[in-house]
Amino acid sequence: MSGTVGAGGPEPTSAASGEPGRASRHREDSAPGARDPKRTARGRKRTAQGSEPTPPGFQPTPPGPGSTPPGSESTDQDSKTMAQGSESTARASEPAGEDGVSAAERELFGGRLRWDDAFVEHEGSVARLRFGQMAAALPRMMGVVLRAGWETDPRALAGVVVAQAGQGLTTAFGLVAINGVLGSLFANGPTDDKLRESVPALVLLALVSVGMAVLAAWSTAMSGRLEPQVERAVSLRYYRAVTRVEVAATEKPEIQRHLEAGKFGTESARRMLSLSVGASNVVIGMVAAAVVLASLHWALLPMLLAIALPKAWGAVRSARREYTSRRHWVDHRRAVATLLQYLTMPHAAGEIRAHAAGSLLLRGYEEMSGLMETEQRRLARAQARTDLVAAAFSGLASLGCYGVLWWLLTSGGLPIAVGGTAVVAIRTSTARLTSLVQQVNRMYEEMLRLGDTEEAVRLAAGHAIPATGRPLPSPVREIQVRDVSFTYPGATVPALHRVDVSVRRGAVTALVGANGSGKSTLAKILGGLLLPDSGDVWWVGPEGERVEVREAARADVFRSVGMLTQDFPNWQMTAAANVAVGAGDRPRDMARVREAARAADVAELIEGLPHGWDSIVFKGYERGVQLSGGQWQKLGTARSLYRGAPFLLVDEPTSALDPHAEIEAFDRLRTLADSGVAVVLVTHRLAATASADHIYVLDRGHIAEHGTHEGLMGRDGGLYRGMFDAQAAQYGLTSFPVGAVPAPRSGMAVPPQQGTGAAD
Ligand SMILES: Nc1ncnc2c1ncn2[C@@H]1O[C@H](COP(=O)(O)OP(=O)(O)OP(=O)(O)O)[C@@H](O)[C@H]1O
Repeated sequence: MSGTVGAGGPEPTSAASGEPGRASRHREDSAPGARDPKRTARGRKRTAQGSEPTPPGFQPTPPGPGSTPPGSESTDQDSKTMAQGSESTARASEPAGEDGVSAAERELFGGRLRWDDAFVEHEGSVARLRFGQMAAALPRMMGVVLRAGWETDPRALAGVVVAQAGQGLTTAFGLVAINGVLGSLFANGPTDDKLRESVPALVLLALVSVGMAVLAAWSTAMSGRLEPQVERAVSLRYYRAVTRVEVAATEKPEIQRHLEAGKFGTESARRMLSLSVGASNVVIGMVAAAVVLASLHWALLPMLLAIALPKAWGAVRSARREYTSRRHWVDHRRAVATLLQYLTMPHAAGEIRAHAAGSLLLRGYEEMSGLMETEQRRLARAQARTDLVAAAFSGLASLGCYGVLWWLLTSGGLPIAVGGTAVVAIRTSTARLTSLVQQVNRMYEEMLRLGDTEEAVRLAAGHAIPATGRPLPSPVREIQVRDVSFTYPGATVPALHRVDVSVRRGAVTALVGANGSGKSTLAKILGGLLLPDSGDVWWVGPEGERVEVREAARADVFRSVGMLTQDFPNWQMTAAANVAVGAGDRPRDMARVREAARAADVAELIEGLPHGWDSIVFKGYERGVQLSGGQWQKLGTARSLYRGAPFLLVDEPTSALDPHAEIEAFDRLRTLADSGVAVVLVTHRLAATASADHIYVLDRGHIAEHGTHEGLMGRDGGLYRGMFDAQAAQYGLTSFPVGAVPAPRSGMAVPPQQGTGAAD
């Protein structure tokens, strides 16, 4: 496989590292976790080398033990730097180390950012690059585009087709007319008579020109109308498909990559249409010319093909190389784009300046884009070589073509007038051919992108949330999680291990535990966003009737759940839209929007803004305003309340609120539960869990303890009591010294422990 992907040429490594004075010296932390980008970024300090100034605050620090891996090379310069007690990294101008990975890539992203060749082969992408596959795929992809055109605007599509066919016909008439004119002019007789005889053919020629112009204008108008509609149709198909994919599937990098790659093909549909129109125009014209040429002399047709073939070969080869390279570098490109995005993101503005993060990112951009330029240079060189070879063969074929024509004319096999027409036909066909090759080249690239979109749609359909299922009991009284385990794709240990939890309507259920203990994962399992690997999640009705989440109509599950996730989105839309998007499946009800905002204590703020509910809660817009973190959190809460679902899952809903607002928020959750809603509260604020009806304490993916606040506080040496006392001690409210009580452990699941649960 690597042979196929690398067929376009050597990796950029050699080119980069071969540049004088650019040898990279980058050290990997040999300590465990050295590949963790956060650790790596934190653990490194840069020194000023070459033209790069040391950013303020970047003071060299002595290297820690193990900061240089055994066997790593070191130069005099390095030794000097080390002697000065600083850790050196690559210069910004160095595109790559010897392994083709830039220092920035290693430092910011933990290593090589290229698509795994074996994976690309496995997924069949390279198979799609073969000539035969491509030839077979071209009509299929054109079919996708034409079908989209037919479904959106059949009249415009019919108009385009008729205009194209008409232009082909007029081309043929044009050649016949030229032949007529030349035939008259080269006939024997007085010049006046010859000119008079050529008049009808000249009139036909003029009519052909007018017809061509009218048809071309009509085609432009129709395809201009059709193209945006085709793009919209293909985009909608793609985005509908990807937004129905199971969340767990999107956690798999290989699926995520394919879905992501499909994004670039939606515009390709539009371009494919425009190129197809252009190419079919040329093809019809060439077929017409070929028919006329063949009718003049059979030998002229194969000569025309001989001119065309080398150019077509060159075009396909270049497009193939470009596409393979694009796929190989897709992660790298995305990473570079991300670095630039951070530089202008409002929420990163502070750290960009105050922490000099901007210098680091810019340096990363410089190095990484330098590496991409090396790849671009390689592609350009390879393309130039291919173009030269194609042009040489095409030129030889042209020579042969004119040679045969010469021989036909001198041997009397062809009248001089026909020879003139043949020259005109060959010249116009060659010009058309060049344009055709360019169009087919671009079509091929667009086709591969559109193929990615088609593949993404197919993949998305294979991992879609089932559209049907058993209806939930009505009303649902409880969710029972039984013996549930869940491991994130790619993770080595489960995030949840054999978890049992019950969530009742009319009660507040709190999930507490250390960072990474599995609280948010459990909330997502409860909300039907993640499906357990093993165990069951039962949705239980009043009589104990129950439906397991995998069999349930997931639309019913989602309708029953309102959620405020830890990283809830801040929609760059109006304040009203930010609340109403909580029920995107229903028309907006402004009375309920206001009510939800009042309940979340944000109505007064929004209504006091100059544009009230129509204010765009993002400063970049004309009616834009900037909200604080806490105000955003209140707006997010309003959104989850607006959904009006019987189960409300709130993950750290008060992390940004002031003490009074926090108390009020917890009181409101209590009131909601009293009104019959099941509130699931994920929080580290244990003062709030004191009033919860039931508390589950998670420890590395399993339920370590559960019960009421009083019950759990009565457990000497219990985890909950340990956490509670630690918080209370911060306020001087307990005599327990912090550290005298057990602390929960951060991290992932451990093998099951027997007898840790302590039900009331
Ligand atoms: N999308 C993901 N992909 C892979 N692993 C994940 C993902 N999300 C969470 N994890 C891992 O699963 C474990 C549980 O994470 P989870 O977010 O559920 O913890 P948490 O208890 O909510 O933590 P916190 O208190 O920090 O919010 C962690 O070890 C985390 O690294």
